[in-house]
Amino acid sequence: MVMVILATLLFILVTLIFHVTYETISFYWYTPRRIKKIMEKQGVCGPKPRFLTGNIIEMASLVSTSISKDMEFINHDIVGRLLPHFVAWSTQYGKRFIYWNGIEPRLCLTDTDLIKEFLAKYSTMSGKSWQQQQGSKHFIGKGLLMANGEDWYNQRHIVAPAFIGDRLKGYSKHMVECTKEMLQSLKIAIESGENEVEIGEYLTKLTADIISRTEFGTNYEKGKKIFHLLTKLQSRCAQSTLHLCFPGSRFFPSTYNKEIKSLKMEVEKLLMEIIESRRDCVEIGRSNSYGDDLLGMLLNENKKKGSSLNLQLMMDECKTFFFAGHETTALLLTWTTMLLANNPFWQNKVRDEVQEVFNGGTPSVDQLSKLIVLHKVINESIRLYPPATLLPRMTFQDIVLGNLYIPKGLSIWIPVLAIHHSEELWGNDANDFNPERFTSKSFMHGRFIPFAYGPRNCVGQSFAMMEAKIILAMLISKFSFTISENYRHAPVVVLTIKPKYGVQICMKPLEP
Ligand code: HEM
Repeated sequence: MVMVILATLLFILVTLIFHVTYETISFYWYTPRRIKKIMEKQGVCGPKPRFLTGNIIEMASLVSTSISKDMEFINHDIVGRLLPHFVAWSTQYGKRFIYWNGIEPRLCLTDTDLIKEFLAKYSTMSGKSWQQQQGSKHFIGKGLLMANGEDWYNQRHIVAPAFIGDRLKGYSKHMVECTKEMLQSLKIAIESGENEVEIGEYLTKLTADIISRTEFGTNYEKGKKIFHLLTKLQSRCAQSTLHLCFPGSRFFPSTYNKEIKSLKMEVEKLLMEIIESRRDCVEIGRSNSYGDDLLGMLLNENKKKGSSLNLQLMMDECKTFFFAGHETTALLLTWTTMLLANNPFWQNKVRDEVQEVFNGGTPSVDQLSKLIVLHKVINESIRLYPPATLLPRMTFQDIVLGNLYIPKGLSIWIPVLAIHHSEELWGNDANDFNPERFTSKSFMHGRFIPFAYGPRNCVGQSFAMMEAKIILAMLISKFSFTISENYRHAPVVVLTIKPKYGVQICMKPLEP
């Protein structure tokens, strides 16, 4: 009898080991190689990958050399600096090539027609890869940005109404209020003798304040604390790419893993406190609604019978909105301010327009659409400096794009920055700051994709544009500004495109 039990246990153990070994080999070796062969047969090649690390080390070394020096003067020809591997490989292997992020093969796609078709048609058959999800698991979890398939579809339908119509307009009061506070602290800094300010710091704090108030309403002070911890967590998680190359590394009790887990627990504890206090207020009758902020909307959804939005998902969505909506907008504002500080002609043109539309008053949402010049300037700024430089999508089914057969499991990487700077698509002045190019509305989709495209585009796009217009209109009507001689033009990519040393500008208050 004992022998039979032992033999059965042994059999189960051997089967399990066999299964895990097979899955590991298939995941790390067989599937990527099979994909590589299929693509090579179609003439799509690329640099030779190394075992486990793929082309990561080569990419890191090319980037570290190209960004080791600042740019000599302010110019926007930045693709060679920020994506030197893209320039090298597209020159050698052509417009479509495959490179390897660790064990993940990635097809770099620049044909705008194929990009448009892919983003419009395959939003549920493609999504975020295992590697991306693991990299941000502790940070934004399964929130909208990292969800896939049906889960993504359901979550998108829950969240999207919060970013349109009257709800969207309702957030403008937070934007105006927070901007007034920022302008006041800028005024104080200048009056106390600061000749120049690093405007990026002010704008990052401002967009964090705005998203805290939009998400958490009156609980926004606690929200700010959560987001401070989340920023720390984000920078730790950003170092995960190399960690993930090694099988099972995420299970090691390393200092890195321990620190991430403890930060995550701290963030979620604070989030739970806010959620529970909102629920208590409704239960004991102190309040008759969960609130009209983003959290209130999620709590209402969670209360519905059969809702798929559980507590963990609510917390993940809160973290996702902050991550996706705060730094991106801060960077858009920072780069636009740098461009305007360096281009007095456009700065004056925007100021004249703002004066004409608002006549010295506070911006009102209904009149924002009249800011045509400002809209063109913002578009040109996110064309030259798109906060999201790459769009990643993993295919979950075999698909056909144009004449290209894409096997399941291949990641598609759209180099937004390179497309936005392509002379073939934008003409010889592609690297110049020329907002006038947006006068014509005929810029085809596929070549201007700062917010992605199709059903899985940025859900907060209108929020971001409204926020950017309000802040820039208020800033430009109170101050004139020039670029400081201390500004060093050195864009770098750390998930998003950032000015390495910030943007120093000299500001002068305008007469009331
Ligand atoms: C200038 C500002 C912004 C830029 C350039 C931007 C850009 C993008 C891009 C390129 C994507 C697609 C990412 C991908 O699929 O890999 C995206 C998705 C997303 N963005 Fe934004 N974004 C901005 C502001 C915002 C704001 C203000 C919010 C929310 C308050 C937001 C929330 C989201 C969310 C939740 C997604 C995921 C959508 C989905 O997968 O269905 N974004 N954004």
